[in-house]
Amino acid sequence: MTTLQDTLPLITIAQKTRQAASKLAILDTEAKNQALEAIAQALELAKDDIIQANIADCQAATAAGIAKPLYKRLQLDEHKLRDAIAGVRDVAKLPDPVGTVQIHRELDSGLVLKRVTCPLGVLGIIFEARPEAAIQIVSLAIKSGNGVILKGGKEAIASCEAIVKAIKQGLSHTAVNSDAVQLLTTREETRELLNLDKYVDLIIPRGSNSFVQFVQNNTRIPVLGHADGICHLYIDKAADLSKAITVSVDAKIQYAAACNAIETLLIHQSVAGEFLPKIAAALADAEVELRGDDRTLEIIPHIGRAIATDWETEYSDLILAIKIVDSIEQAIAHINEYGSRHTEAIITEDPAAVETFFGLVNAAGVFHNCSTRFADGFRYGFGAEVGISTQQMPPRGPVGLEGLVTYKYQMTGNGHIVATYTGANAKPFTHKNLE
Ligand SMILES: NC(=O)C1=CN([C@@H]2O[C@H](COP(=O)(O)OP(=O)(O)OC[C@H]3O[C@@H](n4cnc5c(N)ncnc54)[C@H](OP(=O)(O)O)[C@@H]3O)[C@@H](O)[C@H]2O)C=CC1
Ligand SMILES: N[C@@H](CCC(=O)OP(=O)(O)O)C(=O)O
Repeated sequence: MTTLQDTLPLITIAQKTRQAASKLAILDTEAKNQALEAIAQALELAKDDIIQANIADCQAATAAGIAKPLYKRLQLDEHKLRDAIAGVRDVAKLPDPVGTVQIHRELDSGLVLKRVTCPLGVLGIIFEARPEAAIQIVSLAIKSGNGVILKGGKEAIASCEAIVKAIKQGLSHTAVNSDAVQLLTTREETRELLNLDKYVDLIIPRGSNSFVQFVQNNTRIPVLGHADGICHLYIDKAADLSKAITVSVDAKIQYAAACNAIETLLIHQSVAGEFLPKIAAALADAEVELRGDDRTLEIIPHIGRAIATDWETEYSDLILAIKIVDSIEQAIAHINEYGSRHTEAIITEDPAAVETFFGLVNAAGVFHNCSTRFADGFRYGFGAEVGISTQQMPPRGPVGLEGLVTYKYQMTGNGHIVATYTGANAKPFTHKNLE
């Protein structure tokens, strides 16, 4: 496939994206929804090419020795592709995030202020080898009126190229210029992209903490970090142990490579004796390798020993660290020390423990009696997600349409001047909220 990148320098690609994005920013909802439907249809038409490209990526990754869970993340079968296309249509059905009036206020007679949402401009999104992420990200970018420059993981290059080719073909018959969506394929291009602060408004790196930090240290463009998921599940002394087992298994094995899978199980000492043999058996059936602290090893001696680095490791694999704690406070202290502020969960029937956990754990998501795997834009009803923001400032957690817009203050007067409202005879403002 000949891409724009084969023939044009990155700065020209970024300029074209900027131009296309500025027209996309003022399109009405219907035009954006038509573009999304055209994308969905083009992806359906290109289904065989996309799956073939993905098979080639998977074969190359297998030859290179990719880990099984990462392979699962790379693989785009018919089922995953169908879900991703359905997601494009779901995003079309969502309310337009652009043009929402957040504040409508009369400051004085004839002087009116509005705060109205608007697109960010051009997004630069660097993500891992998970091809369907490209489809989710593009649909959210278009609905929110933003241009997007994508860079997927190296193992997924052929899949991403086939997807973006179909998306561009779909857009070519719509009001959205296909230059609004671009694909980069190399790390060199990523580094170059970080210098293009004149054309790119937000960089979203989805990757390890060290990669997100690298991006932050090497660009003047604002960065919305989507970093590690070191997620914990705490089994409280008042836990229903059958719930604890079902949730632990789902949170570990349902998609072990996802950033919202758990890496560490924390267990209150009063339930450890009963719970540990049961969970060890359930996870052994799923071929999960367990690594316990000394107290855990006293109860289930046949597992490996956890060392200090286990508590700060995201395995992205079928491995789970286990630690026994004396109190909920100790569990929370461990989470706040080693967690990555992504998603943390407690299993308990005690409302006071939930309140303590929700109040004191610092993470984008705090869950009670359910799996951390629910941390996802689709499951939250956002249609899709750009990824999961692990930063403290909003947007936090799964980033959907609302996370991709900013706002403008629009003021309308009739020759009003500030001098009227200052000094000894200052006229007071009315500050009246309007409908
Ligand atoms: N919070 C979230 O939403 C998400 C978090 N993650 C987290 O990311 C972590 C690692 O995931 P993994 O699959 O290993 O992804 P990587 O960190 O290996 O790669 C992610 C992307 O970053 C690029 N990249 C990495 N390092 C550099 C660099 N030095 N210069 C330029 N580009 C770079 C990769 O490019 P290339 O492949 O070409 O090397 C790829 O496009 C995990 O901790 C996971 O939880 C992942 C996805 C979503
Ligand atoms: N929200 C996603 C996980 C977030 C994500 O993108 O994670 P990753 O598998 O690291 O790319 C899901 O539940 O599958």
